[in-house]
Amino acid sequence: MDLQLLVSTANFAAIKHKDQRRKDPDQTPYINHPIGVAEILSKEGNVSDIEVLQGALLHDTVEDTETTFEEIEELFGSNVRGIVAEVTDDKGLPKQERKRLQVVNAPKKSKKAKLVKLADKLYNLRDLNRSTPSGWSQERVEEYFQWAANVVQGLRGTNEALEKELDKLFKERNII
Ligand SMILES: Nc1nc2c(ncn2[C@@H]2O[C@H](COP(=O)(O)OP(=O)(O)O)[C@@H](OP(=O)(O)OP(=O)(O)O)[C@H]2O)c(=O)[nH]1
Ligand SMILES: [Mn+2]
Repeated sequence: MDLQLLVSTANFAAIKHKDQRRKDPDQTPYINHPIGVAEILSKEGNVSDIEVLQGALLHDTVEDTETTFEEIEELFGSNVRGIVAEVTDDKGLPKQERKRLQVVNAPKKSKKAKLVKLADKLYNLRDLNRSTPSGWSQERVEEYFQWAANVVQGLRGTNEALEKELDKLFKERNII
């Protein structure tokens, strides 16, 4: 039953993200990201809480597609909706403000939302090491690393393995 639910959640995310691509020069399908975030949690973070894994699969659906929180609640329940809501930026705000709020609000998030955020940052930072998004300067990449380190600072004490992997990346860039 749980397995079926997890597969349905992945399928829902795949349908929602179907026309979206990552910003890398290869234009990788966007769904690779939420699936990769869920895999980081399961494999590296040893997380088996299905709500967290569902939250990871769905974490960018409301922010980046036409998906509504109501839709997520109807299909997956209020707990999963809550996790997704906690990790969804308000796209109505200016970008700088959104970025600032992530840093300020990170420590206030629930443990489940913190897990999704840690894995999201880990995936995106590894992705930046793998390839530079189209149009990004090296300075912009450095700024993203610096900002991500500030967000992660507010998420600490949540999952040792994931925090250790993030620290490796920050050390390579001389951030910590
Ligand atoms: N590293 C990388 N990121 C890519 C790529 N394609 C899309 N992204 C997404 O871009 C976002 C980071 O880029 P920014 O310019 O800082 O943010 P913006 O898209 O909101 O404007 C991340 O969003 P997010 O997952 O919502 O996380 P967050 O950074 O907003 O916390 C990330 O998933 C790619 O090829 N490489
Ligand atoms: Mn994401």
